[in-house]
Amino acid sequence: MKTLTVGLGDRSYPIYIGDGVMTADRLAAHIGGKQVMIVTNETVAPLYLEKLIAQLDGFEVDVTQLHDGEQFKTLTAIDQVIDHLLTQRHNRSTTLIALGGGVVGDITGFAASCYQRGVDFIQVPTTLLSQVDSSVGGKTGVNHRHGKNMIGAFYQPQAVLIDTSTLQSLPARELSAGLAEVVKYGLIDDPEFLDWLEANADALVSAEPSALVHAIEASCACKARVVEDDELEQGRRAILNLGHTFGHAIEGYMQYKQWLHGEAVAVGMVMAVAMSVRCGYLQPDAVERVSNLLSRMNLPVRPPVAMTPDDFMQYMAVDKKNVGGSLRLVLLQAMGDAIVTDQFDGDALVRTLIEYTTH
Ligand SMILES: NC(=O)c1ccc[n+]([C@@H]2O[C@H](COP(=O)([O-])OP(=O)(O)OC[C@H]3O[C@@H](n4cnc5c(N)ncnc54)[C@H](O)[C@@H]3O)[C@@H](O)[C@H]2O)c1
Ligand SMILES: O=C(O)C(=O)C[C@@H](O)[C@H](O)[C@H](O)COP(=O)(O)O
Ligand SMILES: [Zn+2]
Repeated sequence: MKTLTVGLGDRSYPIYIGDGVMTADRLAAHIGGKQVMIVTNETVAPLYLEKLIAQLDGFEVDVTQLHDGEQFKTLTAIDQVIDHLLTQRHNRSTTLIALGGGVVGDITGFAASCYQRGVDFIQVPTTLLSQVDSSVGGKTGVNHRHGKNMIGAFYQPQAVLIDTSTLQSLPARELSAGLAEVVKYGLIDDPEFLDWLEANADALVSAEPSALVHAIEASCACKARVVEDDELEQGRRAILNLGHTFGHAIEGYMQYKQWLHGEAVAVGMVMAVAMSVRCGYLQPDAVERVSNLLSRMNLPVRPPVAMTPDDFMQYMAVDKKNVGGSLRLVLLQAMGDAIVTDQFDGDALVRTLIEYTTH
């Protein structure tokens, strides 16, 4: 087992990574009161709920089960969790536990941030994507029909328990979606990790445990570093958004159905790399290098066929990184070195959107 720390002063917390880290002692160490509410969904509950409850002997345990799917990451789900907390008389010393993927984690964290002005929560992520990204760093929230993650809060968990054995039941397509965010870390901050990913792509796609554990540890370490530097995304943290400006537009356009977040981010990263080439930062072969790696991970590298440049612009116009009406993009000034900038040629953006929407 490996333990990393997200160092945020008196709100620092551990990330436990390993097979079987979900133990009674470890959970109890991060639960302040007697009451616990597990938030999970209809897919994960039959797989892991009993296992988790078995580790919570001595606590009063309630469960809220959400519908499964990105399209349910809305204020309605927050209302459901809060309704359950109130009807079951949970007070300010209760602890919420998010058992599931990023959707469950984002909803649970946001509910925790606002229930009675804030209660503790623990992340128990069960998808690769949630283990390498969403469970760490305290971005919580839900979608709005006008845009992705438009309602939310920065609110850090007490602990993150990454039980890597849960990946055994994860569908291959979801594993690939998680790998997109793993590749992101290589691209934004760690060229050696990017080389390692290229050398180990096949092992990762075939879910080889040692390769996955290395990828999870490296990803969490990278995310922790960035979050420690800029918890509230005043600047550098936005590099974690590489590919998301385009990716969120794809998810919104698809009404949060059919395309997975990681798949949309994969396409978005290719488009961001293409933009970086057009801006003169990267050599043209960078696009092929990134596309090849993502394709080997069974990820898409082009947007949905029917999308137009205007469709992209409609969603990009409400991106949270925008300042004073200007779009800001995460670009690569070198492989493994991201910047956040509004200093790019508008024509380069238009040409990139046209290139990726022409079939
Ligand atoms: N807060 C953040 O910093 C952050 C970072 C990245 C992504 N996100 C958000 O995370 C969400 C995507 O997360 P995700 O990819 O985990 O999707 P998800 O939560 O929808 O989970 C994917 C699917 O896998 C199922 N599942 C979960 N664990 C399983 C397991 N062990 N075995 C079998 N099936 C399992 C889920 O029920 C779901 O059907 C998006 O909403 C995205 O915006 C947030
Ligand atoms: O933690 C962050 O910061 C990220 O941007 C991580 C992203 O992978 C994640 O998808 C996040 O939810 C995006 O947040 P948003 O603020 O761009 O909506
Ligand atoms: Zn993401």
